[in-house]
Formats: sequence, structure tokens, C-alpha cells
Amino acid sequence: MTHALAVGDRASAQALADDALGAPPVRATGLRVDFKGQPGVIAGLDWALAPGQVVGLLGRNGAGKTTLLETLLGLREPQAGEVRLFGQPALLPDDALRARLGYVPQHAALFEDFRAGDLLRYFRSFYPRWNDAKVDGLMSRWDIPRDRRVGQLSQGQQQRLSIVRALAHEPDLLMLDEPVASLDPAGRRDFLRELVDQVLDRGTTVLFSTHILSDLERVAFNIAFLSRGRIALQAPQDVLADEVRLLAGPVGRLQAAVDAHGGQVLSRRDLGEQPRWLVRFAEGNQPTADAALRCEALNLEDLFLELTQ
Ligand SMILES: Nc1ncnc2c1ncn2[C@@H]1O[C@H](COP(=O)(O)OP(=O)(O)OP(=O)(O)O)[C@@H](O)[C@H]1O
Repeated sequence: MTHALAVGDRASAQALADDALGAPPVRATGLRVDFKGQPGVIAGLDWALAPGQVVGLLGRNGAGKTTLLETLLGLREPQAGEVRLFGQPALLPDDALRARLGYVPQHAALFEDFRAGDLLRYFRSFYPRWNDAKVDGLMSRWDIPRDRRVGQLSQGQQQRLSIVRALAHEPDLLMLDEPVASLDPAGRRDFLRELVDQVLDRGTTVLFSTHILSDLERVAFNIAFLSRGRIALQAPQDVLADEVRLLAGPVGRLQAAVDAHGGQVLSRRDLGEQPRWLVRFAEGNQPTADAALRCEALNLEDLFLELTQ
């Protein structure tokens, strides 16, 4: 007879296994966040990020991306479940763990009256490590005047400053909430290059939310789709392109194709003129289209629309 493990048991069993293998940067177990009148914004999420992974988090407005990032970082207490960062409870970080974390919130509550340079000096005092050369390089490359008050910087400059602040102490885990929303295309490209460098140089684990799919398409990030409080799908982009197909045709044909090719149905719309299912097949094992069955690969935007409806 098997027994379902309670979340607490599962979390501690997982913690033991993590300790044996080296704890991952992020491990969420049975995570649940409810808001008044809105239960299940995060709905029993089990998720982990591997060291050095760079994950783009996608989801519609209100899907819960900010809530998820805040909860993963221990800034918001979940109604159920647990988050561990490098094996430590996210809600009880010690100074050493704090120094390993970097966060760029969606609306940076930067100190408006501080001059940009003073703000960085202030944050510098909190961290055992601070890369002055990186800060100087980014401040001049990104054109942020050090002597201007933060409140007088443009939105894009404030966002850049927030990114500089988060990169300066060389965190091992970096979470960014729509970090490029106010950046121009050149700034976005430069930011992405910086992220990639950070990962290549230091093996930083990065999780960032974004709505700008074209940026993701340019870099081979791992993509995670948040929908209905869970990660509906996560894979590197090339794997998504190779393995995920939209099938359209009569339900019987769709089921037959899934059965014959061992597909995993990710979403299905059976109503309407032509039912269509989004299905993941092992590489090289996709059904072929015929007169009764349409079978097509999707670009990131179409995949987003199908998965996050
Ligand atoms: N403090 C709060 N109190 C009540 N409801 C909240 C609170 N914060 C978020 N919510 C609700 O939880 C849901 C998820 O919000 P969240 O900001 O996490 O979404 P998001 O995916 O980051 O959205 P966006 O893409 O628009 O930034 C929304 O419906 C929002 O109204």
C-alpha cells in the first residue's frame, strides 16, 4: 500500500536528498499562495532550478510571476509549502545566504533622494563582496550619471541602476522581475549580454520574468511558462522547437496520434470547429501531418498563447 506524503514530509525528504547531492539554488515544494478572493495564485508548485540555469519566466498579466519571485526569495510567506535556497529555508536566510542573492524588483523602490553614486556606496556597505570594476564599467556603459538624484533619473536609467545594484555583489542566484520593461532595444541587448556573461563567468543561476519574447528568442534560454499557478512547461528553446507540436483534427485522430507516438498532452481545446491539442513528443517521434491531421511547430509567441490561455 502506498501513502501520499504530506507536503512537510516531502519537503524534509527532499531536503535530506538535497544535502546528500548538494542543494540546488532554488527548491520549492508544495508551494501555495492565496490572496483574498483569489485562491491558488501559486497552486501547489514543485519546482527546482539547477546551478547555472538561466530561466525566462513567462505568463500572462496576473499569472503570478511577481508573486512567485517574491515567494521564492522568501519575501512573501506562502500559505503552504516551502522554499529552500541553497538548502536553507528562504524565510530564514542568514547573512551568508543573503549575500548570495540578488533581486531586481518590478518597481524598484530605490531611494529617490539619494544620488546614484551614493546609493551604490550605501548598498556596498551591506555586502562582503562588491565588484567595483563591474559597477564602474556598467555605470559608464549604461550612461547613468552618478551625481544625479535617483528620482531625477529616467525610468530606464532607474531600471539600469537597479540592475547594476543587483549585479554588483556578484550573487550566485539572481532574480529579476521584468528587468527590461523600460529599456530601449540597445539597452535590452546589452542587458542580455551582461546576463550571459555573468552566467559564463560565474555560473550564476538566473530567473527573470519578461513579456518581451523576441529577446528570449535571441538567446537560448530555458523557458518556463507559468499558468494556473503551476509551471505548465519548462524546457530550453531548442527543445521546445524540436518536441512541442500543435495538432489539429478530429479528437479521435488526435488521441490516436498521441497514443501512437507517446505524446504528453500539454493543453487541449476540444470545442470549436477544429479541436487542437498542444503535445510534447520525444525528439524525432512526431506524427506526420495528413489530410485529417494538422501538425505544426510553433514559435514562442504562439506557444505562449496556447499554453497560457
Ligand atoms: N498583495 C496582493 N493582494 C491581493 N492580490 C494580489 C496581491 N498581489 C498580487 N495579487 C493578485 O495576484 C495575481 C498575480 O499577481 P502578480 O503581480 O504576481 O502577477 P504577474 O504575473 O506578475 O502580473 P504582470 O505580468 O501584470 O506583472 C493577480 O491577480 C493580482 O491581482
